[in-house]
Amino acid sequence: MTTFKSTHHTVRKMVIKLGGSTLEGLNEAFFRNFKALQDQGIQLIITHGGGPAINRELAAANIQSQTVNGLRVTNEEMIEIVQSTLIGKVNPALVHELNAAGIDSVGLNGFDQTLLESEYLDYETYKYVGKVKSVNVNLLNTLTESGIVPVIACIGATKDGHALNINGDTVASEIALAVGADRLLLVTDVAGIRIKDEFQTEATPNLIKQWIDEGDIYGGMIPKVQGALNCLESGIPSVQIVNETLTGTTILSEELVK
Ligand SMILES: Nc1ncnc2c1ncn2[C@@H]1O[C@H](COP(=O)(O)OP(=O)(O)O)[C@@H](O)[C@H]1O
Ligand SMILES: CC(=O)N[C@@H](CCC(=O)OP(=O)(O)O)C(=O)O
Repeated sequence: MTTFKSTHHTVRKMVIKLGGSTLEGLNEAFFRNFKALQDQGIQLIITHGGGPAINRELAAANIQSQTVNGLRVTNEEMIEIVQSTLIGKVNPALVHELNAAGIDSVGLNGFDQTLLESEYLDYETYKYVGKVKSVNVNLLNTLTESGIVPVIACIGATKDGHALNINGDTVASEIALAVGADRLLLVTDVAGIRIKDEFQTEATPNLIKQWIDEGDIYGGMIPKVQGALNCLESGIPSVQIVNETLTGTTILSEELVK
């Protein structure tokens, strides 16, 4: 993917992804953590998913969905529901909670000033699922430099204006890479990566590849660790997968643990 590189190397930037699995249970105390980071001068960008909300809306419309490699196969009828749920419901509810916690926030999605220009990931397999082609970093910088937190729904826009469903973890990692974030935090409903009943406090790319191969990492954890690997390979020093108490796994590059 192409990015417009930020020139502000001294500013600390953090991308936080809030998983649909945990979104509805987050309280004010949780959001106050982010207020504290912001008060330390850290620029925040929040992205979110909404898998459970999408599941509810699809069920109400009597539509069954399937996932392949942790990604929802999204047909034409489903993309309408995914788009309206994420942009129309989940995003404003989160923006409201953040503003109520004293964090000035604006809701965005891939269409806004072409924030996430996207292409089909693999139409044969996934239908209306996207991959990120470019991120409008200038828009994000303009907001974060004014102390405003962009809150981004994981809907991409094709060049000709079609909405594509992109996994929230993928959007988070692509945005972290594009803005040159120092940290990516993926907040979910589990205290990090669990292998044979043990939660891991630390992991490396090699261990993660082995765990995927052996089937110890599956489903919704796959896009998270793939996003993490993508970030580590491109120089972001650490990615954390945590629950709402911020307990979980820190993934570090091989060099850093040696
Ligand atoms: N090794 C693993 N460790 C922890 N969770 C895992 C693992 N492999 C798969 N999972 C599943 O991944 C889920 C988190 O992904 P997902 O449901 O997509 O969350 P989110 O909505 O936060 O993106 C966990 O609840 C768990 O069921
Ligand atoms: C392509 C794809 O899988 N898109 C996701 C987008 C929402 C998401 O990522 O939600 P979570 O954060 O709850 O996982 C989906 O349709 O569920």
